[in-house]
Amino acid sequence: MIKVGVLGARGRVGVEVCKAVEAADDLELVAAVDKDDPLDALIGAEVVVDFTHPDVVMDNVEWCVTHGIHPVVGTTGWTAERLDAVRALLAANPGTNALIAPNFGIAAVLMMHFAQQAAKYFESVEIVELHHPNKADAPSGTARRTAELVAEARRKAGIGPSPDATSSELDGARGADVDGVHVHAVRLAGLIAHQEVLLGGDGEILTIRHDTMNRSSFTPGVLLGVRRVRELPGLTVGLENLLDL
Ligand SMILES: NC(=O)C1=CN([C@@H]2O[C@H](COP(=O)(O)OP(=O)(O)OC[C@H]3O[C@@H](n4cnc5c(N)ncnc54)[C@H](OP(=O)(O)O)[C@@H]3O)[C@@H](O)[C@H]2O)C=CC1
Ligand SMILES: O=C(O)C1=N[C@H](C(=O)O)C[C@H](O)C1
Repeated sequence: MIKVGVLGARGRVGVEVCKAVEAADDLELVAAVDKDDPLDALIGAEVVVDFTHPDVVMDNVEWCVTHGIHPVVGTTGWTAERLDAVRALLAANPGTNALIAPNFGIAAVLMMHFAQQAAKYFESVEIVELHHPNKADAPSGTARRTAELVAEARRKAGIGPSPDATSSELDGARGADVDGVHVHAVRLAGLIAHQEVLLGGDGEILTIRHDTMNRSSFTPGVLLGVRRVRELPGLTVGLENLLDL
């Protein structure tokens, strides 16, 4: 049995993670912690799952790692600098690992993977992510990561910037520039989490779309991370590293 704690346990995703851990024969839910609960309640857990808020996730990861607990993190808001800080923390605490994934949905991981594969064949690419209006960060962690993967594939293939003759625009009209890729964020009641990667070439367009229909869809990926994190040395970024893609 792996002893598991959950941070953000009363949140939209945390509730689903608690249910999934409780339903798994090989996992034991030893702590369900939310805002204002003491982190000490997590002592005794081997792995802690974090679905909280971008403003607090760094402190949570630091607390886990310095207590020898492996964090499995779904919370977003990650930058290269923040990831480097986690790497340094893990180097100072050998034997403790961390998994951070912007999206634990298997179909979402495939969407990112297919976009990365397709990127080298198209001169244009833009990303549209669409989420529920209670989301704290924009653009989404998934969109940021997709943009980075697509940008890397374009660089490797020697493709320059997407063509764009815009010379006059309202602020924000062309979205955020993430690694040279335009990312547009929609916030709309009724949505959960969705993304389209639009790839354009000479006379044809490929659209790769992913839709999250409920939040229990994240839990198979989370449980995979919980089961594997102890054997993944240091920091692992992205669930794709645990899949046979
Ligand atoms: N990687 C993935 O697959 C996915 C990632 N996410 C990300 O996960 C995060 C959470 O999303 P979601 O569940 O929708 O958000 P919610 O706001 O529904 O849940 C977050 C929970 O964490 C609580 N919380 C806030 N601060 C702390 C703290 N310091 N310690 C413990 N608990 C705390 C919140 O309490 P309170 O409400 O009182 O502030 C809330 O109950 C977001 O960053 C989101 O983008 C979401 C879906 C999938
Ligand atoms: O806040 C959410 O809801 C989601 N957050 C993650 C992200 O920012 O990419 C994953 C998914 O999009 C749901």
